Amino acid sequence: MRLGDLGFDEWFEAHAAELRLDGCGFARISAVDRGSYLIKDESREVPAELSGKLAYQIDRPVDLPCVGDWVTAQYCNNDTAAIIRRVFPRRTFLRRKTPGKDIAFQMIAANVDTAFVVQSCHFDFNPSRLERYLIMAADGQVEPIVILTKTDLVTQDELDRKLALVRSVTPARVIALSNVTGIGFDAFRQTVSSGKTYCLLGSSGVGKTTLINRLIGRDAFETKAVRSTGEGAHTTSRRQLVVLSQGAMLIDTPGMRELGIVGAGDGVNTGFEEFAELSAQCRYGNCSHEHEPGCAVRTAVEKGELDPGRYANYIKLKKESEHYEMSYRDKRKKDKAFGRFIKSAKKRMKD
Ligand SMILES: Nc1nc2c(ncn2[C@@H]2O[C@H](COP(=O)(O)OP(=O)(O)OP(=O)(O)O)[C@@H](O)[C@H]2O)c(=O)[nH]1
Ligand SMILES: [Zn+2]
Repeated sequence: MRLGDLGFDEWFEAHAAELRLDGCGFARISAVDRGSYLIKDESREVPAELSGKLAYQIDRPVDLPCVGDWVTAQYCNNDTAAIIRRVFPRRTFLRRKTPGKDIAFQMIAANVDTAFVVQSCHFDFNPSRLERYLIMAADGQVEPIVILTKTDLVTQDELDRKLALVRSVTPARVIALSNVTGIGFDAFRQTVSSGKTYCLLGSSGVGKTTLINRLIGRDAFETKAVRSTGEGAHTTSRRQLVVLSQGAMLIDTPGMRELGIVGAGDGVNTGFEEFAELSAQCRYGNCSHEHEPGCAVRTAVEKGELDPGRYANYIKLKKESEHYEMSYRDKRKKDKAFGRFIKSAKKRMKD
């Protein structure tokens, strides 16, 4: 293997001179776990840490190395460990707003060539969420390709209608496929080439892991059994870069469902229209549809008029959406408070 096989191309070569250090080599971050790193080069993959100087120089979390970054590393302990001394600029990146109090950006992956934005054409289908993933890709200069999975669960008419909806939000390439029948899979396989880095974005249970396993022809990644609704349960938990046997690289990310719903009140109701209608009939205006008496949504589920899996999905998305909107509002409030603080400080300086 050469560094080029890991994606070190002319673009990074062009930066090599300024980042080179005596006694060091170049490597790519393959995993990150709370301040500890795994780095990979042409001959090894070893644990690594930031040098004290680099840690001191980095003052924003987004500048910390993330999966996919190229770094200058010094190997130690007979090449069984390394110290990261420098970080290359990023050609592309995927980032999201951090949940929680201080809203900044959180890096998800660097130097990704193509992001597969995966949605199921079954329950998960949601054009506005799709759009938000596309915006995220565009933000970091990553080329998006939309994958619509589970075509086996819908009729051709339904699929055509959904494809038209996708095309109405993006000019990006769209591939519809089924992991069950295999239809459409070759089109997906043909987009994957060696030396390039890919990432799959999409809600939990849409079939990302199944796609990868099918691509590499074995079960390297664990999937959870499908629920009766046709949607799966969350399983992916660690962010990592793996080199597939075909030579392509894949950054496998956790669910990232929250990405799509940040700060968008319509995020849940789009695609769940019948819930909005039923909610109007609940006894309480602010019904959470979980334990309140007189809840029309739960009654519909109990009567078998609403799919229980779809109900569970709705509740889950609603909670996430509320959580992220909350942190958004907190942040806005803080911004305003901070703005006032700066203003009054300036005024005091003048006085
Ligand atoms: N009917 C049908 N089921 C599928 C298809 N693709 C995946 N599934 C099933 O959907 C469930 C979830 O698939 P996963 O591949 O684990 O989903 P995921 O997107 O990786 O989910 P996370 O790991 O939680 O992000 C599994 O039970 C799969 O067998 C498909 O094309 N058709
Ligand atoms: Zn209710």
